Amino acid sequence: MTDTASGKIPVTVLTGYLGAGKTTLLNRILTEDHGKRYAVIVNEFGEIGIDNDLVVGADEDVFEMNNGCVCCTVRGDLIRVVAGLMKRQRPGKPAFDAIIVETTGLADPGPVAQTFFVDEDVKAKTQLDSVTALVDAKHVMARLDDSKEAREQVAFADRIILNKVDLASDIELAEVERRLRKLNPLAPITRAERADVPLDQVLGLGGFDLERILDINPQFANPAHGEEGHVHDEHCGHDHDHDAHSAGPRGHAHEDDIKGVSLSLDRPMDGTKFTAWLDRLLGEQGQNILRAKGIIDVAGEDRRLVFQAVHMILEGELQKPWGSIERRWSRAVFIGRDLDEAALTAGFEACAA
Ligand SMILES: Nc1nc2c(ncn2[C@@H]2O[C@H](COP(=O)(O)OP(=O)(O)OP(=O)(O)O)[C@@H](O)[C@H]2O)c(=O)[nH]1
Repeated sequence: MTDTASGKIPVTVLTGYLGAGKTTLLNRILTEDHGKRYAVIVNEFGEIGIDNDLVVGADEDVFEMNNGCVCCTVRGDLIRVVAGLMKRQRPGKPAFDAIIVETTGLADPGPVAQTFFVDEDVKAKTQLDSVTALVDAKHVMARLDDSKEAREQVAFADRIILNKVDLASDIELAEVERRLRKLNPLAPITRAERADVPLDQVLGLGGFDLERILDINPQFANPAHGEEGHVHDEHCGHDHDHDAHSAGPRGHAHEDDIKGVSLSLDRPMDGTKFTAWLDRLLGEQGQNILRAKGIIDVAGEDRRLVFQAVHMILEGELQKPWGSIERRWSRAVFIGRDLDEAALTAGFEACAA
């Protein structure tokens, strides 16, 4: 898989709005029988690690970059993580066949992709293979209306996976495709359910088209904001208020009316109470809840309860058992508009067993 011509390690960036199916695709890649070794970098929105635990596969190959503003923090983090990865070795070959970066659903993928062009060390050892955008067939139209990031993710992609086709009619799918085409006339669109695309449509594409990206953003290869040689202008991708970094528990989101609320509890929870609370909450506030997920320690249950929601669509299942020396605790993150943090915290804690 290593790009033999250049000897560089290919990098695939997965983008797509909150809940579009990035982790589902990632897990598909990691579980398929391909004999390859992938390093996975997860960039999570939220201060408690949940995504990391939802990615299958060997823990030591999953690297987490925590929240922060994409243009300011993440690029530095990404450079550090990639540089660290490059130092690892397998006899006679690089430690990994490829690197996969899953970006947060609220990110513009531009700055992440840029990293692979502006940092000399990273540039010398890696090659951006492609940017793949996952799109949620049911919710994407509303997001394209109200979210600049959602539009950027589509515009930027080399390939688009129209996921969750089971939740939309053929007419709706055709409409979505027309809209995606307008934003991005070139990227092939593949329909998928549970991100079931053949892996050769995602990995090893050699598809990143710098020329096309320079059309969208002429400053793409400009050194990073804050770095030597950076030309600070309207193209540098941080048209938000940097003073807002000090605001709120996790700085700011690019879409500043959206916030994340992280909840945790060190006592076991009553499974019935918790499920009833979550159902009610999503029923009443599902419009505003863009994304929710969590790992719950249910009293009397050896397995962890994992739940996920995108608006009102909720999935939950009992997954692997807690390890014998593992810390058992419940954690959840809600991302949305007009979230009442105090009420969420109180509701969550009231589900204690
Ligand atoms: N019905 C349906 N649900 C899906 C499909 N693909 C994924 N899901 C579900 O959608 C939810 C979100 O999927 P994820 O893969 O976690 O999405 P994500 O893009 O990684 O989410 P964030 O990392 O939070 O932005 C999960 O509950 C998935 O099980 C699909 O094709 N159909």
